Amino acid sequence: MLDPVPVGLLLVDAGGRVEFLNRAAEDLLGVERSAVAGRQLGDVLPAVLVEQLWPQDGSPLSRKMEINGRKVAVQVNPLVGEEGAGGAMLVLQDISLCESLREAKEELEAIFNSSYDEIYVVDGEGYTRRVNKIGESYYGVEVEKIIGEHYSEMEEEGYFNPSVSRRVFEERRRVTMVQRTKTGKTLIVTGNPVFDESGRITRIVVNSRDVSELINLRQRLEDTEQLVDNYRRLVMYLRQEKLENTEIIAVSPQMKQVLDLVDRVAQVDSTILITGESGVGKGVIASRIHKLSKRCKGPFIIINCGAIPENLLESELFGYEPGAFTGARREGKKGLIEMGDGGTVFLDEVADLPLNLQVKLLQVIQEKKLMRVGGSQQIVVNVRFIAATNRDIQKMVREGLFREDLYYRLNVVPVTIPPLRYRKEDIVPLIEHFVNKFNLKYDMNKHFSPEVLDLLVKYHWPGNVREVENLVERLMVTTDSNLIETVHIPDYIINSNGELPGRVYVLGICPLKQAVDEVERQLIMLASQRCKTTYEMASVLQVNQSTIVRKIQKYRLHPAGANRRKN
Ligand SMILES: Nc1ncnc2c1ncn2[C@@H]1O[C@H](COP(=O)(O)OP(=O)(O)OP(=O)(O)O)[C@@H](O)[C@H]1O
Repeated sequence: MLDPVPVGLLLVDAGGRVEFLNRAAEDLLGVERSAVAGRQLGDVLPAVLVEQLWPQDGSPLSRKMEINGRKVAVQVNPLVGEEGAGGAMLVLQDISLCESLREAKEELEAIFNSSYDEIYVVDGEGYTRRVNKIGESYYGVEVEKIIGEHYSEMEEEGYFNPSVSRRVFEERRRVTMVQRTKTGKTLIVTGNPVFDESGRITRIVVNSRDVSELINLRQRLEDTEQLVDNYRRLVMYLRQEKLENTEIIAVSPQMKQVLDLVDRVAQVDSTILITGESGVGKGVIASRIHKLSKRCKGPFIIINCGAIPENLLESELFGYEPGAFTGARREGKKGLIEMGDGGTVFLDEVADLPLNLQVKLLQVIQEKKLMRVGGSQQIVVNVRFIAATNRDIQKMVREGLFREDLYYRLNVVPVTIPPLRYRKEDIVPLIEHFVNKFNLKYDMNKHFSPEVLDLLVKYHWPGNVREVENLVERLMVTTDSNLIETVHIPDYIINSNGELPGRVYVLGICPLKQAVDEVERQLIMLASQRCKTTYEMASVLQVNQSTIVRKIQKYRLHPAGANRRKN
């Protein structure tokens, strides 16, 4: 009769012997009725559990315990007859399912409340059913206060505005929008309707993400970009100004040849590629070309292709249209090439241009048009390009690192500036030029001793003219006396033996006789700067003194050192 009862029932007599158990108890305990009838309860249930279970004072008692891997609620009801204690009825209930449901509920609640995004559930009538914890920071009240509130009242009271639920009810589809909350947050909210079988909305699940910080960051990014832009312009302007105001010192025949060439090509619009080591004066030559060109009234834009991070280079060079990419300024931006319209664009360190931008640059040079990033229209630009590099660009072309077609487009007029160590005649004039410049700038009256000049002419100047300029300034500002002497010169210059890997630097093919004459002329000139007499010159060049005198006449030289003094 008790078998159909879905809970386990177990009857124990006053002596603790099992009298009866129903089918559900058999299942739970994993025993058969016939096998346990008359046995002690301790044979059926683990002894330790029996001890825990047995009521001491005769009152009913409940315990949760694990039996055969299942969670079981055991209730012990003592049976008290007329003669006193008469055994007990145990009610056993499998609560494994309830327990796992409870655990799952707790877990889900923890997940719900720890979500960084807000989850807000509205029922089919528009009343708030659930809001997770993050909602408190949006609305400024505990979430419990919102439960049961209608979205329209909350909207009216300014908890949020506008209400996404209203739109979902109206449009019966997923809606995403921007919402402001009572605590001043800006949220991106998405309301998802849940329909029942008859198509009625039963729930709206709203997900919200606080984007206030993102909006602040975006604003700060825009401000920083503006600031960087201003600084970049300032740096460009300062460099322009410096290059424009540089008086170019060119005493050596190589430099004179360079100036002859650039003065001739300045007038035409040909693209020019200036090569030479760092600090040789590529910038000053580019500036001179612009100044002498018919574009001199237009802008002179300097772009250091190696100094702008690769991911920004494209938009810096070509500009962008509004909304071209995340973080782009709303109004779009003119690129540096466009800013050079009507003038000259100097692409310094052009070999650092990534291959994809080399293609774009080639198009601009060929078609005189460009397309901004994210744009769909070609913009006509009237620009003359001068490029410069201190890298072996021909080698880069061979290695596939620089596009051959672009190289030929840029290299219409190649200009090579030799390193200072191969045009030693320029060293003393440059030093004198910088000494004058810094005497004027710092209101000084300093000069270098002939021995120092001698040392500096021998030095190989790996940093070229820039190094001369920096060293002269440093020596002038750090030396107390007005005469800068050998003791003031850094050891690395004194210790450098002035030996060059190759003493003659060939710029291009020319008749051999002309080249030999040129080398002879330069050697005589150099020796005259270092030596006090023609005898000394003869000695260092290992020829007769009469040969020196003849050569000086032949080349119509006015050697500085030798001429000042008597032979
Ligand atoms: N012939 C020159 N006469 C006077 N000053 C010069 C001469 N050549 C270079 N300078 C000076 O030397 C410094 C370096 O020149 P510049 O910036 O033009 O070199 P660069 O070859 O473009 O260097 P980089 O490859 O590092 O950009 C500048 O201060 C410039 O004014």
